[in-house]
Amino acid sequence: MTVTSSMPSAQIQRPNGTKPKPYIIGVVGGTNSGKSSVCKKIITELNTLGAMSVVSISQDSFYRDLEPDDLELAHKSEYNFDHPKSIDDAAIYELLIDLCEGRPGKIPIYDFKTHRSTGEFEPVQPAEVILLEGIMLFYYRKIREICDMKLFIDCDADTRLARRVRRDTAERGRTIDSIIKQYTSFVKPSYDEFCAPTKKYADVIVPRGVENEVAINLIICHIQDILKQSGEMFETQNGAACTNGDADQKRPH
Ligand SMILES: Nc1ncnc2c1ncn2[C@@H]1O[C@H](COP(=O)(O)OP(=O)(O)O)[C@@H](O)[C@H]1O
Ligand SMILES: Nc1ccn([C@@H]2O[C@H](COP(=O)(O)O)[C@@H](O)[C@H]2O)c(=O)n1
Repeated sequence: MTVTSSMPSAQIQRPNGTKPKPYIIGVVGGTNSGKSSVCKKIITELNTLGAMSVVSISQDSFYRDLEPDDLELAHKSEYNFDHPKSIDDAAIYELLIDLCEGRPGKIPIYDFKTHRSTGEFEPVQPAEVILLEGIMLFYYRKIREICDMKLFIDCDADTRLARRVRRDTAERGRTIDSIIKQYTSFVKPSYDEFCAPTKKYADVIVPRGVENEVAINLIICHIQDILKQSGEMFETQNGAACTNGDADQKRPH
């Protein structure tokens, strides 16, 4: 794990001024690096520790709808879904602002088999912690700056491609030929151009993803500590979830 310096994020208060904004954790890494798995693990750990509301949002829900010509290209694996323009970053930012200001939001449901949004939405309620994951989130300045903690999941390209072949054949209706064509034409070059360079914005670089228990425990302790400092209620069920003595001293009695 590499820990780098962090810039303070934008401070947004709810209208009544009493509640601090949710703690937003951005989780970035290449395709199949383990972003979703790390988010699931963080949610499980936070839920185990006590009463804390956590929501998870994926950049994948915000692919833009394509014009017919581009849709045709997508079905031939000739469309670049790994370019920043393919994502509706403004919609992600607006959703974050709504949640920060205490308003519920809705997340579009995307279909990777048809390359289209289904037109359906999943509701999302304001929460104390927001996990936001996706390959290009730190590329977008406003999204990057609203994140309180930025994680980059580091995973070598061979492992990511092997996982992608398995996932996209099993879950996204793709053939091996189409996966390799898309990967070599767009996924890999775009990772090098738009995702890998944003590693420099990360506060924590996590190798081995979800297997990295030390990194995940440190991240959990940090979240716990920050929420206590900001006056949020965080009562652990076991009373000693974080081994950081300083954090224990700050816990309200
Ligand atoms: N550390 C790991 N070891 C083995 N398999 C993993 C590991 N992390 C993730 N996976 C598997 O790889 C696939 C992609 O993981 P996922 O977390 O969905 O990646 P991402 O969200 O970055 O695309 C999933 O099938 C997941 O179970
Ligand atoms: N219609 C689409 C939209 C996106 N992709 C690919 O998804 C990848 C990002 O998702 P991860 O869960 O792997 O981070 C990205 O690399 C796009 O190429 C797609 O194949 N089809």
